[in-house]
Amino acid sequence: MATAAKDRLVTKIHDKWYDLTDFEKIHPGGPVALGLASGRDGTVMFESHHPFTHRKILDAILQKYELDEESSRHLKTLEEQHGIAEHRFNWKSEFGDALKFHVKEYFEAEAKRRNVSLVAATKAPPERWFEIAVLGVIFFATLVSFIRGDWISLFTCPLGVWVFGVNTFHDAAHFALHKNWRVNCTVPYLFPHFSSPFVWYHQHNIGHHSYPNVAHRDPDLVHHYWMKREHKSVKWLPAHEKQRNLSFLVFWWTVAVEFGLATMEDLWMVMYNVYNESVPMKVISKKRLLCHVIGRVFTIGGIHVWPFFVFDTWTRSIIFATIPYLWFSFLFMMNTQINHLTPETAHEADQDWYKHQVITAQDFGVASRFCFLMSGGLNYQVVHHLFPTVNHCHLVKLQPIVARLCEKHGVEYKQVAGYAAAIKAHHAHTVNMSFKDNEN
Ligand code: HEM
Repeated sequence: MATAAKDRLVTKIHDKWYDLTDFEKIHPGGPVALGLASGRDGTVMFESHHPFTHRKILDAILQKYELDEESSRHLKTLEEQHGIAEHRFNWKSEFGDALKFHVKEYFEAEAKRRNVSLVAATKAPPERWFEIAVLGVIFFATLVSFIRGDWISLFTCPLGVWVFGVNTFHDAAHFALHKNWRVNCTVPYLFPHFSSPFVWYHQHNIGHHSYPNVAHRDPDLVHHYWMKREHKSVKWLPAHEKQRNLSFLVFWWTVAVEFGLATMEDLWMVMYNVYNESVPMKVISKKRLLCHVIGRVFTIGGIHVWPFFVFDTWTRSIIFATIPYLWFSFLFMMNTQINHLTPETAHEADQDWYKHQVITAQDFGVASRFCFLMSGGLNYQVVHHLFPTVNHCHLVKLQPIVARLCEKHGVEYKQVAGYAAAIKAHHAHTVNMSFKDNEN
């Protein structure tokens, strides 16, 4: 089995191999984004990250870096090397073309109005940066109160961390915060308690966003599957019966980030070079691995250790060392699990990538400013999945365009009223998955 030389950036796009090592330095989206495709089948990442770029420009660049038959014949993708099932989408899509045309039209008008480039128009405008600054001030106010040891801050500080973080980390990690890739790639490192950015790119961008709800490709379907079952492709176990209780869901949401994403999933990924058996990782250098481990130990250790150096009593130290991250985890899960794991969306599938993105997602509270702010725009999940590099502040305007095109092309667009309805739907899905007969 042949692999490309470690220092080469090769990727397979629409069944052809490309050596993009020289393009890495000049890729307008930056080396980090391009590197996400390194060694793997980069088709979905490539297609989903340039929705508004002229096809002829992309094709001309690709042609320049294409590997000939002789050099690529023996190459295997990371997915093939890890025995991960191939999943192909159809990219010739009338629906997809209509979406891209009309959304691009919207941004062309925006670019003209603001006198900026098309790409800049899709990122955060000045008024959005002002909102982010306000959220930052609120967050720092709660942080001061937290370090002082005010009891109320056990509730307010994690809330501040969540709202400030989701309004920045999430967009930045999708390269959607700023037109300059350096800004997008730096901001996620300011919020390492969400997740290590390195792990997040694998779990979220490469895995979940490319293949939402696709068995063996979406890592979100198999988080600790021996305890909780999210998809009918996961073998049923008697242990899954307990997930019928609402209290189990509350428990799950409370511990998921602490014991999953931020620690165990992270550790397993760097140990086995694959995230959740679904997203292969390109082997990194020992130095890079060491930096990653030090970063994680510092972040997770720091969160739990500092109160013991600050407070006089053990009780207060223990409470401040444990409760905030559990509450943060609850907020994280409450906003991220309700958008795809519902009876209506969890088992849908379509060959057309654009249709697949719509039918596997659910919006909630699209008329609610509260839902929008609290979820950092995750309540506009459908549009976000179609256009991940667009800053979420634009999704409010894009939603009616997308909804209209869905209706025109006969694609079912799902939305519910608000948090309560979305949580109820997620719980119904969780209960469904606790029964053995829902197995395929
Ligand atoms: C497969 C992994 C890739 C990812 C994740 C990626 C990501 C990105 C991102 C985030 C941008 C900035 C534009 C925006 O934010 O809307 C960008 C721009 C760009 N990328 Fe890529 N890219 C990838 C591969 C490639 C490849 C293989 C090519 C060569 C054909 C390419 C050509 C371009 C061009 C020409 C732009 C400028 C777009 C414009 O100004 O309209 N990218 N890319």
